[in-house]
Amino acid sequence: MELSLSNSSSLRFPQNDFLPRHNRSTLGPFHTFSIKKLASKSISICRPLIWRRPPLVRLNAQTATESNASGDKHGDDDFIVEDVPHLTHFLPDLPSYTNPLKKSQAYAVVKKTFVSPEDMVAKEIIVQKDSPRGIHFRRAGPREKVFFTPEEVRACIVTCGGLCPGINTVIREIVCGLKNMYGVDDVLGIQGGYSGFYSKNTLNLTTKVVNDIHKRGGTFLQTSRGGHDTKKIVDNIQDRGINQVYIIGGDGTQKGAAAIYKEVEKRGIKVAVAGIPKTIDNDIAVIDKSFGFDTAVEEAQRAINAAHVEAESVQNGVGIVKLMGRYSGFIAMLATLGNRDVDCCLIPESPFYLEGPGGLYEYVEQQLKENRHVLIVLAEGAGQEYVAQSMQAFQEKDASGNRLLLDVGLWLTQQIKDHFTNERKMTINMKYIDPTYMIRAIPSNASDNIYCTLLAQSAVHGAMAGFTGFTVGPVNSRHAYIPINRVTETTNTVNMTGRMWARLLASTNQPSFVNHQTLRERVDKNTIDAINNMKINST
Ligand SMILES: Nc1ncnc2c1ncn2[C@@H]1O[C@H](COP(=O)(O)OP(=O)(O)O)[C@@H](O)[C@H]1O
Ligand SMILES: O=P(O)(O)OC[C@H]1O[C@](O)(COP(=O)(O)O)[C@@H](O)[C@@H]1O
Ligand SMILES: [Mg+2]
Repeated sequence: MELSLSNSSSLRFPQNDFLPRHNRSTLGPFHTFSIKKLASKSISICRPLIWRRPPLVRLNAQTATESNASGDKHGDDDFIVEDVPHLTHFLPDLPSYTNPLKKSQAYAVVKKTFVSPEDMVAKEIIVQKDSPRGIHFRRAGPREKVFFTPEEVRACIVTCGGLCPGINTVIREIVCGLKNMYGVDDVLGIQGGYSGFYSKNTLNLTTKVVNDIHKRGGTFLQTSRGGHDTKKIVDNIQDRGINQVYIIGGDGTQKGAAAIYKEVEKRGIKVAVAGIPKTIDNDIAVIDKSFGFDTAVEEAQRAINAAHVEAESVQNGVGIVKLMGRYSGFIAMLATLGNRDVDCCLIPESPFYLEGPGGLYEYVEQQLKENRHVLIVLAEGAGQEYVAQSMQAFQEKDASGNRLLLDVGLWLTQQIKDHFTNERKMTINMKYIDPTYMIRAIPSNASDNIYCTLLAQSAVHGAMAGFTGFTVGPVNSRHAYIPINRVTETTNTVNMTGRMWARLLASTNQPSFVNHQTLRERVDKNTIDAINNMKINST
């Protein structure tokens, strides 16, 4: 297949919205291409795909000519697309069909029913006049051509890992999206996570069966950790004649989905693999936010408010609330920022200390003196090293290999009690609330429901259009198809040198627990990491 530039120098993507197998890189994890190498003539591309475009000349708004009197050019910049695989990469002769949405009464009102093959979503939304165009992902949404007829589709849905508000909404909207937009009737529910693939039982998911599941928390299909066996799963997919696999889960699940996609490609079978990112911790890279997160932050307010009422209603009240967040403190940070009564927020990314000047004890005492109460919000992954030291515990793991956390909430309450009773000879009133599972075992709120619907529909559009090995999610508010590896290679954590954490520090007035030198080193390290990442991305 050839890609060509028209006379006007605009990039022409292949009309069928994908690149064939021989054009994909076997080296890199993604199909990355930028536009510069397409400079003057049609070229066949070979992996890794680095397309560059000629120096971009911005059109002058008044004259609409290619040259710009002020010499205002972008220069030698790249427009990089990290593309997702397509079934035709390994099945080049697959027939395509007109998308039935064209005839849909509901979508007939849409001015532009189908997403253009040229539509891309920019990874970086903040740019400077002369900065490179940077990385882009393919925009999610319905395509003009689909690669499945409704009758041939046999889809399945599986949910893995921990719970999160909204999983049932995603399940519901995949089933309803397949039926109502594409006329697909055959959808199987795999029960109990990846290991459910080895079981004989599946559920037939009809729009009637899933009609009101979004009103319930948890997952209608049940979930599990561990037990992923790629070959056995793909054997089962083949045996059951499944050709679309929708996998809802977090970072571990998405790694499993990538392995399934690779095995499917190796076997050369027509199976589209779509990942829908799920995690209450909001630790999935690239996407703006994971579904259910807002619902969980909202629910956390009830625990924080209760702890506040308890603490301020007594002398020397100390309220402590422990929230989820294994490696990422987003729930604790946002719940604190949204509340305004919290005096101190402790998260895994920000090491803290108890004793001495600038330590937690000093700050708690100061708050007790000034306000007669203090309110602390704690992410479960914070201070794990202290707890491990004091309990001399050894590391245990769950079935998926995730480190099992020690209870930092109980540990901290005990430490504070001991310190004030024994060292400071003060009577304090400790009120500890641990709502851990309560904030995730609830149905999603209205705005998360809408978000879940968009995710599910984007996944359905992508699979029907023949894309595979992708995760769907919003990037700068626009839904995109992201190569699965892209979301599993790093974890999203709170940026300690970013403005949001500074906002939190400004709102609580808590100590930052870092001296200037440490902070400087962290900033330097972040800069070095960023440079190294750029090097990796550009090789
Ligand atoms: N590296 C991996 N390769 C394949 N499967 C994995 C991998 N990591 C985790 N999994 C599987 O993904 C599922 C969910 O993983 P887990 O870490 O428990 O939750 P989450 O996906 O929410 O992070 C489990 O069944 C686990 O076996
Ligand atoms: O359900 P479990 O196994 O007790 O897991 C609890 C953990 O799950 C989490 O909710 C994250 O789960 P995921 O990795 O499945 O997204 C953490 O916040 C928490 O530490
Ligand atoms: Mg996880």
